[in-house]
Amino acid sequence: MTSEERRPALAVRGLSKSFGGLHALRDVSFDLMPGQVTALVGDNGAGKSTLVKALSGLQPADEGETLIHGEPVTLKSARAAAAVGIETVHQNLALIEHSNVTQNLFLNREIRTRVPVLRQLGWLDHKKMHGDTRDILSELGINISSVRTKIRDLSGGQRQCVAIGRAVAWSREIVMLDEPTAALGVHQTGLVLELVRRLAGRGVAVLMITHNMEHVLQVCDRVLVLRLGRLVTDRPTSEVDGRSLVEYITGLRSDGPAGNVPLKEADTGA
Ligand SMILES: Nc1ncnc2c1ncn2[C@@H]1O[C@H](COP(=O)(O)OP(=O)(O)OP(=O)(O)O)[C@@H](O)[C@H]1O
Repeated sequence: MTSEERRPALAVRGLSKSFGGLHALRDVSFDLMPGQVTALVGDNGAGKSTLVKALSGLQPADEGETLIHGEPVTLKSARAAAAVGIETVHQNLALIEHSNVTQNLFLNREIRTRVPVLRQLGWLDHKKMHGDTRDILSELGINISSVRTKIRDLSGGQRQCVAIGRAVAWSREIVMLDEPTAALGVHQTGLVLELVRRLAGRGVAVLMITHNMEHVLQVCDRVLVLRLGRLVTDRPTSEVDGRSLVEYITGLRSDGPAGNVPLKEADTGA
């Protein structure tokens, strides 16, 4: 593994966020490594969404620093986050029901035709966009019969896969998933979790919010537990089990006031 691959895709240092007197995030620090799926877990109100909103630029943190491949970045808007390679799949998916898969993948990022006169008139290069969409779906192993299928005709799992595919289309670096299997049945959940692993296989650093401890242990390489806005553990999943995770979540266990365990050499493949 090269030193570039061992460097965190994203590093968070001392992130804090308050709403009035409520400390939703307190001095949170962690790394996301390329090619790893990191679970973000915690009880209701622990600060998971606040953290994801801060990193996706929707609700900037009050304090702290975020570094992408070692460079400090400012995340003051969703556009700023996208510009540095952070894509987020929110629970509502933000897909347009009456538009097709390609239109959703290229939403607000449409490719104009290269024919000069038509380009000036705003004509789009549908052939290229359909082709690129097919390539992405096929690369990620997402099974949808036609890129012209409208979102309203897809299953819940397929919709989630399209939303994830859109994130990957625009960032091969860092993808955050907010409870990607929350509304899905067993089979569809399996498809989405397989896709999450494939993202990591392609070198993406994935952060996944989940309430499902089995999914953490099955799919994730590392787990971050937030409790009352503090990070109470940051460990490889090989070092935890369902019981210890519940203990961290409920406050029976903590790795210290700051809650941070340094990333181990072995865990990064060094
Ligand atoms: N815009 C806001 N204004 C005031 N308080 C907020 C706001 N957003 C979040 N909070 C509070 O911050 C704390 C953390 O909330 P957050 O939504 O991040 O938790 P969570 O871990 O995502 O919970 P859940 O699993 O229920 O979604 C909670 O106490 C919540 O009430």
